[in-house]
Amino acid sequence: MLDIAFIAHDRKKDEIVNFVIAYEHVFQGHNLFSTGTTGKRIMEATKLKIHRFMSGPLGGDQQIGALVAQNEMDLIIFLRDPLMAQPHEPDIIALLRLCDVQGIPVATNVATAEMLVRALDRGDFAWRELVDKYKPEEV
Ligand SMILES: O=C(CO)COP(=O)(O)O
Repeated sequence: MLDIAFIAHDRKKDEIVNFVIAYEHVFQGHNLFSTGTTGKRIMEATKLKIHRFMSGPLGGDQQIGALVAQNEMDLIIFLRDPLMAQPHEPDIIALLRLCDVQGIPVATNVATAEMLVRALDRGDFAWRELVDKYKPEEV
């Protein structure tokens, strides 16, 4: 069971909802997280239970980033709007930077998200289960 986060900017909300509907059978059985409004939209459209953090502009990206920093997030699907300035741009950049620090798979468009969810379905994320299992003790 992996920890997976969904995030989408406003003009990408319909896209992420349709994407999650299409792959609901793959996502069920995992621990699902999201920023506030994205999770609300997905839960209204599917049977999935999602732990919702705050809305992105209020700190939701940072809350998910905190889990990434602790290597406690396995996959992030973050459909960004590349054509609209976001007031919380620094939070978004920080989240993506932390994904690179920890080597966490993150999709920022639906084409990459498709590849990752198919890999998830095939079992290609088994290495993340090992990360969870053999996490070093805190020092
Ligand atoms: O702004 C976001 C990510 O940067 C998304 O936040 P919401 O899901 O609350 O709309």
